[in-house]
Parts: sequence; structure tokens; C-alpha cells
Amino acid sequence: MILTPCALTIAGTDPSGGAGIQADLKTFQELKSFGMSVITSVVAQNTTGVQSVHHIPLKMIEQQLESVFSDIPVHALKTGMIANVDMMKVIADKITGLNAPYVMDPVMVATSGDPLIAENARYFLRGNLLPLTTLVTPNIPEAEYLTGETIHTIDDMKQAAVQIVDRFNAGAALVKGGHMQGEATDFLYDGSTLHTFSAKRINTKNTHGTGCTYSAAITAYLSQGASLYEAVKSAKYFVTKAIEHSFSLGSGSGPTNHWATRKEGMKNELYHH
Ligand SMILES: Nc1ncnc2c1ncn2[C@@H]1O[C@H](COP(=O)(O)OP(=O)(O)OP(=O)(O)O)[C@@H](O)[C@H]1O
Ligand SMILES: Cc1ncc(CO)c(N)n1
Repeated sequence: MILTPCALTIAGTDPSGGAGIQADLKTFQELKSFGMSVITSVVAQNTTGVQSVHHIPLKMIEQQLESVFSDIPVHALKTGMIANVDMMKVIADKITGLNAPYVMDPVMVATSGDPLIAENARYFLRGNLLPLTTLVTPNIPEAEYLTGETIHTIDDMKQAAVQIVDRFNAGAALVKGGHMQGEATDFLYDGSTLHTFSAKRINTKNTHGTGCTYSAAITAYLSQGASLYEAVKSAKYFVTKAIEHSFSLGSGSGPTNHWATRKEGMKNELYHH
């Protein structure tokens, strides 16, 4: 049992509060891990899309990482938006050798369709960051990019999860079915077993930041010592409730509700459901 579980997110921001660092910190807080954040880019965005992006200078990203790592234990970390290769190099260098689970949300485009990382950064992410991960959490388009194969069926999703681990050396892969039809089913391949996590599809357009919230919840549970399977199972429950009780805020794709399980009287304690 870790007394004060400490979780770190390295990602971009969302001033409208639904995605990025803001979603990650709300999730860490809700799940009772001590949340910390290193900002890579300040993104002017809202429920309708991305209006503009300001990248934090490399030295400052490096310094933020040093400020955290030199002072506070990190029991699990996640990365979200890392806009370019230079940032990826700095982050890879700083997290290599860290003795903590690393969850990568391979963010490439926002829910609105706006691109969030440079084209050539996708290659670097696959070749250099993926092998450092404990888990990578691609949605369908991201999994297609990582494998180079199109995904149409449930079997394609399973194949993609296996390939991302076997061919590209991710620690484990969780291929998410948010962009498919029917049940919202995700497949986790951990290098030996393929697990299925399924929930009823909720009929809503409010899915801004679902991927951030999900990977942050997995990171929070891992920081508390959960196994990968337990962390994904609990996080799937958390994100499903967050979508079910999502907010119709803004004129676009609204945000998820990080208090949803509290509202339902859930304790949010580690995998106790
Ligand atoms: N309408 C829905 N109903 C129920 N679950 C959903 C729905 N949409 C997505 N999910 C689930 O939410 C989680 C996040 O998956 P999704 O594929 O939406 O991520 P994403 O595309 O990376 O998110 P983002 O919008 O932040 O980029 C997955 O567990 C997925 O199955
Ligand atoms: C900063 C940031 N990260 C990730 C996403 C994906 O939802 C987003 N919209 N913004």
C-alpha cells in the first residue's frame, strides 16, 4: 500500500477544462492520487475545436521535469500531447530509467479533428517512446497509424493490440472502441493475454477529453499499486460514468463529468466495485 500515491501527467492544456492537463488533474484528484503536471504546450481550445497553440520552450519542459523528479516520488506517470520530436527527446531522456509505470495516450488529433502533433513526431513516438511504455492507449485512428493497417472489425482491433506490443515493443496496448459502432469495447493485450472491457454505448456528443480522462484514471490506479488489469477495469468504469453524466456545456462536443461516480455514491476506492 502506497501512503500518498503520486501521479504525474506530461501533456498540453485545455482552458475549457474538458481535456489535457485539466482533465488529468481532475481525474487524479477524484481518484485520490496526488496530482502533478508538466505542461508541454498551452492550447487555446474549447468544445468546438483548437483555436491556437503555444509550445513551451524545451529548456522549460526539461526544468519542470527536473523540479518534480528531484523532489517528489512519482508512482505512475502519463503523457498526452507532445507536439514535436524535440519535446519527445527531452521527455524520453528524463523518463528513461524511472522506476514507475508509464501510460502513453498517443494523442494525435483533438476530438474536433484538429491535429495536435507534427507529422514526423508520429514516427518518433512509435520508434522511441513506445518501447518505454507500460501501456499505450490508442483510439482507432491512432491504432491504425501505429500499425499501418486499417481497422474495420473487432478482429482488426484485437490484431492491432497484439501488433503494437509484439512489433513495436509497447509494454501493453489498450485499443479503444470509442470510434466504432455498437458496444464501447476496448481490448487490452499485455504480451500474453487479450482482455476485453465492454460498456453500453452512451448516446451523447459530449466526448471531449474521454481519452485523457481514461488514461489519467488508469495512471491514478497504477500509482496506487493496482495491477494493469485492475487499473484498466476500474478506469473503464470511471470513464463510462463520466460519459454517462457528461455536461452539455459549450456549443460543440461537451466535457465528461469527473464527479460522476461520486454522484452515484461510488467510493472510487481502488477497484472496489
Ligand atoms: N459514446 C460512448 N459511450 C460509452 N463509452 C464510450 C463512448 N465513447 C467513447 N467511449 C469509451 O471511452 C473511452 C475513451 O475512448 P475513445 O475512443 O473515445 O478515446 P479518444 O478518442 O482517445 O478520446 P478523445 O476524445 O479524448 O480523443 C473508451 O473506453 C471508449 O470505449
Ligand atoms: C491538450 C489536449 N490533449 C489531448 C486532447 C485530446 O482530447 C486535447 N483535445 N487536448
